[in-house]
Amino acid sequence: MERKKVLISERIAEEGVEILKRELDVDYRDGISREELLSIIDRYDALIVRSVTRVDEELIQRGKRLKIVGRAGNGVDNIDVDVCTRYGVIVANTPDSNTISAAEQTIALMLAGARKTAWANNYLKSGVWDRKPFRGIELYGKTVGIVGLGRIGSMVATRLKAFNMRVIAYDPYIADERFERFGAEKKETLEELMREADIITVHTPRNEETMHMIDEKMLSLAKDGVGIVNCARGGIIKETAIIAGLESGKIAFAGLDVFEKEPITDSPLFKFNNVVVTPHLGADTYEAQKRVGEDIALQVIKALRGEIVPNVVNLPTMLKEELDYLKPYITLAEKMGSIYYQLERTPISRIDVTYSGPITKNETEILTIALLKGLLSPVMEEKVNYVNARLLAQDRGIKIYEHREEQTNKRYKNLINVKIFTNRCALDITGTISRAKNPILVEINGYETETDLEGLVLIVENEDRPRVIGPFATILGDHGINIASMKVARRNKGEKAVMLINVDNEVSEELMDILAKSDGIMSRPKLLRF
Ligand SMILES: NC(=O)c1ccc[n+]([C@@H]2O[C@H](COP(=O)([O-])OP(=O)(O)OC[C@H]3O[C@@H](n4cnc5c(N)ncnc54)[C@H](O)[C@@H]3O)[C@@H](O)[C@H]2O)c1
Ligand SMILES: O=C(O)CC[C@@H](O)C(=O)O
Repeated sequence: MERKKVLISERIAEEGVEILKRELDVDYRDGISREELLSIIDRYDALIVRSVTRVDEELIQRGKRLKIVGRAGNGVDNIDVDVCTRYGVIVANTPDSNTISAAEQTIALMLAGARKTAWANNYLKSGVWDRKPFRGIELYGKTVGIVGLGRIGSMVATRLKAFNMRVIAYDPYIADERFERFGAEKKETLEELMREADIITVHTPRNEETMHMIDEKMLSLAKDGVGIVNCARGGIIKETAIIAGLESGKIAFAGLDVFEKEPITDSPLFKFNNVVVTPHLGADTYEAQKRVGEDIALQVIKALRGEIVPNVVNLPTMLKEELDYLKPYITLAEKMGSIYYQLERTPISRIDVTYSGPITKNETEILTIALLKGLLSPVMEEKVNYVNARLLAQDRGIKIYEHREEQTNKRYKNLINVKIFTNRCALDITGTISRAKNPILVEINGYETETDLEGLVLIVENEDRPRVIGPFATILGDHGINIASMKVARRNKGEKAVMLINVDNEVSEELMDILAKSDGIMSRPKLLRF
């Protein structure tokens, strides 16, 4: 079989490249030009980028084979995630792999700014021994204002506590408990933080809300002689406001690892001695790059194998343990979804999914997505995957309603019930997971049946009376079809029953015709494939 191809457009650690090479054809083109990238992207199944490659609609449209864009790092502001979602391309990143390095770089910049290290270094190396210009300040006893108490912000907080700093933080999107856990005093507004902090450091993503969130007006609230650090993304603290603040003396020092436009080699910011700058080095340690490279390589391989990828940006986020727990239910949901179009052809108007049992304590969104993937994959020409399944269902006018019940009313611990509506309820199925973690259909349209959703399953309606099941099974046997297991279910004695039969062999259309004519069989059997 032809090996799948991955293009790496920016430098990643050799360890990651080696992992990729075990399974894929790797084209390592660090620094490839935009033009060349656009002209060759249609040859690749995966693309690995860092923060420089712009992944936009033009690129994704040309990347006809692309299944995944792997971001070797954290921020995805160079990737149009919505476009990728629309085209069914997975975007995965490595959010935990470089956080320690970014937190340490933040503190390095803070100390370098407070102690004028870079400036003094330049002075001495130019041949002048002079201490007067370089008297700095201690971090001890000062107040640091952290904007964004996520992965990196919280690491900065705990480390600065060790310097005996007072830590205050502004992050409207996290629970109070998180502020307590990291020893940070919660500030309700950014304005409050600006007024109280001696040093301000930002750790939010860059987006419409955070771009220029600290501008001239915000900075005017800060203490005179404030220090600022940006090791997150350029522009969260507006560059022209930093320049004005440095000129007026409002800002005593700045430590900047990131810039509004990157790469940048000339900036008015560079002329200030009290500004220490680095070329986006937050994640550039051997340890972080090794972790990042290995992590993204493994995710790309998983995606190309069709396995579940841990850090998908355009999917609900989950902890590894949660994902491990949900995996069999994801398979169940996908298989349940695949049943409808194997039985019916009428367009769907609405789907009601009910999750019941302890499973509801988890992120069930992924299960609904898996269900929709299973439903649409056989009938869509476009590729359907976990990333675009919901969007494609919505495009087809299918309304999806999710319900959660803490307890199941049956003998099963966890249940997934799916009702599919056309102009009526066309299919009502319930499934669960066996002790061996295999998917089982426990009910179909009110008929109780415990059927393994595995391999081939014959489904047929029959009269509930003697001499129906035996002859039917005999026909199968006479045609060399082995029955692996069989369930017969009825609602009321003497009425219609349903047989679900796991068979080991393919059943031809001719044999279906023969089976349909067997005595007491009420419908042409259908063969479900799982
Ligand atoms: N310099 C580097 O090399 C480097 C390395 C890694 C990460 N980063 C950047 O660092 C930043 C933080 O990364 P992270 O992993 O900690 O992200 P994260 O998602 O874990 O944390 C971000 C935090 O910001 C908060 N937030 C979002 N909008 C906010 C707003 N308007 N006001 C206040 N808080 C807000 C969120 O609630 C969240 O807690 C990102 O921009 C990332 O791209 C830079
Ligand atoms: O080195 C990089 O690619 C940038 C790293 C960092 O900014 C990130 O977002 O992970």
